[in-house]
Amino acid sequence: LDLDDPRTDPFAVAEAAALQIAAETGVTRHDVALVLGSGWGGAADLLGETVAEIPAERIVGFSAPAVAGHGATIRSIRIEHDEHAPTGEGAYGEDTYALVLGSRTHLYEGRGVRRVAHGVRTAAAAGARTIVLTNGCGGLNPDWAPGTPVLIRDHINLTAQSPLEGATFVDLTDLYTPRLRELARRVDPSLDEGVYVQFRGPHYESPAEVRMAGIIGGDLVGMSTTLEAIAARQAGLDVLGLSLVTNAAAGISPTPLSHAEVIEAGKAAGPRISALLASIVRS
Ligand SMILES: Nc1nc2[nH]c(I)nc2c(=O)[nH]1
Repeated sequence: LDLDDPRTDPFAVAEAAALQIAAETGVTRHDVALVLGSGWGGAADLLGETVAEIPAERIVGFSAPAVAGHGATIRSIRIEHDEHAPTGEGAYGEDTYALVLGSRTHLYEGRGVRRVAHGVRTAAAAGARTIVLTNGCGGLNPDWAPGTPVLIRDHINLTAQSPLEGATFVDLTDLYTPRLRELARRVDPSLDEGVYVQFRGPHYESPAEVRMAGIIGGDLVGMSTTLEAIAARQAGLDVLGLSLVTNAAAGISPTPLSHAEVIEAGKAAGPRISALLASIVRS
């Protein structure tokens, strides 16, 4: 079950990972999965009661945290639904569970697209029907101050790569599920939407590249999310994408924020965006 061996079927590894997660958490079906990018970490505690939390590297296909100390864990949470939820789902039905993937593999780590897509495939194998992909990114719209959450309406994948192998032709129309975007905007009507452009990274974009991203229709620039979303579509999951603008993309603001100010803006926005995400998932 080695993802790096081309003869291995990545979906077999995802199945094995899902079985391990069920065994370790005692939860046999997770209904929704979340990938919490930078700035979004606080949402997990607001979703409901944590049933189990396991180090990600204990599960096949997941790796130790890229940055030592940033404990990458996989959490199983029983969702406390809001009975007055716009959807009203789950209020009196059986429990629903969220699988929170605290670790994500970025393409720029050079560990291959299979590891980038593994969390999404594992979530689908664990029973999820929906995945929430969150990230921190740069904003092209000067109205989006650092700390602004933005719904992803569509994406532009500039990595020149795909998580899919072989002749798997997958349609990406409405990849970011309109029903979930409408639900998010019912929870917070002030939410803007935008097109997310993934660069490979790990370097940030040059000002000319940011200008290009705007010309081709992008509003947000980042280094994650698009390949995960494509893998989610192949796995049949509905997708909700949420970006946290932590900084103005290079060249957008005449006086670029210092790194410290960017970190500060992300932290200051933490409680608000975590509460927003929790109320979307609980509704
Ligand atoms: N590509 C890209 N990724 C990012 N991640 C964060 I946080 N800010 C940025 C940014 O400005 N550009």
